[in-house]
Amino acid sequence: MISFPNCKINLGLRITSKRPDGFHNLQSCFYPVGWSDVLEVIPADAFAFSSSGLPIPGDPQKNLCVRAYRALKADFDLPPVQMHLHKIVPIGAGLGGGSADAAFALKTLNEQFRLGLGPLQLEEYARPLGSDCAFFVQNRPVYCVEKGDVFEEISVDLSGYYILLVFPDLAISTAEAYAGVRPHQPETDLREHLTAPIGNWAATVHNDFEDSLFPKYPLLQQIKQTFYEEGAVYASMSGSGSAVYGIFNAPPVLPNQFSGYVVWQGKLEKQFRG
Ligand SMILES: C[C@](O)(CO)[C@H](O)COP(=O)(O)OP(=O)(O)OC[C@H]1O[C@@H](n2ccc(N)nc2=O)[C@H](O)[C@@H]1O
Ligand SMILES: Nc1ncnc2c1ncn2[C@@H]1O[C@H](COP(=O)(O)OP(=O)(O)OP(=O)(O)O)[C@@H](O)[C@H]1O
Repeated sequence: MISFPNCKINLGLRITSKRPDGFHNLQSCFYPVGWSDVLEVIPADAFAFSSSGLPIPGDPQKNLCVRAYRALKADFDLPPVQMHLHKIVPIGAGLGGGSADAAFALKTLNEQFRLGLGPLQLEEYARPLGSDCAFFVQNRPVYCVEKGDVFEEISVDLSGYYILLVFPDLAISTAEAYAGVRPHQPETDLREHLTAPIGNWAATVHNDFEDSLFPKYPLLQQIKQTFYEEGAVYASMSGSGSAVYGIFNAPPVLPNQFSGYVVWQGKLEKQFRG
């Protein structure tokens, strides 16, 4: 079975406090975006994992797809499979690519071997694999709190807008990004800003990681600035960076400044494969 683990962007991101477990509580809206990896899972005589495309740092046996398989294998009589991941979404980009791979591995195995798990049960398997992972089970716009793995409904629909994503070949590890933030309790409600017209967002919807990462990597701020100069209705860094996105009313022309970077553009949709 083949699936296409897509990525996400964060519409606003507030880091509100450090938790006793060392993680951080946050508030954000996660929104699915069509830039995707490719994951194939087929029955085999023995378990095997391989990958192609972008190189994935670390031991392949600790790949999030393998960890997803093992998590289900611990509770179900899963047959051996061969998994192949073609990696396209940049790593260390704040796009949740690795988390999506894990969530799609869980969903594919559940479907392929008829394990009968519902979305809430799949989210339980996803949470220990990564804070972003549970989001990709249902893969629809949600307001996230706590570690980014507890969801509330929010009515944000960007269908019909165009997105341009730029990854400036700069991998920022999530742990490094969190180590630089100063958590604080916001004075306003992000949900109210997000349900107001998108034209207001530039002044009201902020990613707290930009405060520590833009001074360290000024290029990221320049990219965001370029998006606004090119007519974006809203622009921001996604998650813990380093990808920066712009949202446009019409298909954007790629600015010269972005040649040489990894870019992706497409139309925003509200729902991807759940
Ligand atoms: C920046 C975001 O992408 C926002 O959507 C996520 O918070 C990151 O989620 P993720 O990549 O799935 O992160 P994880 O693999 O769970 O954690 C990596 C590291 O990031 C830090 N971390 C992550 C999530 C969180 N809520 N607080 C944290 O402090 C921890 O140091 C952790 O060891
Ligand atoms: N399928 C996978 N794809 C990407 N990274 C993976 C995968 N499996 C394991 N990893 C490990 O996770 C690390 C990347 O984690 P990190 O959270 O920084 O980036 P990310 O997956 O792009 O997500 P984020 O959007 O949170 O930045 C890699 O260095 C790699 O060692």
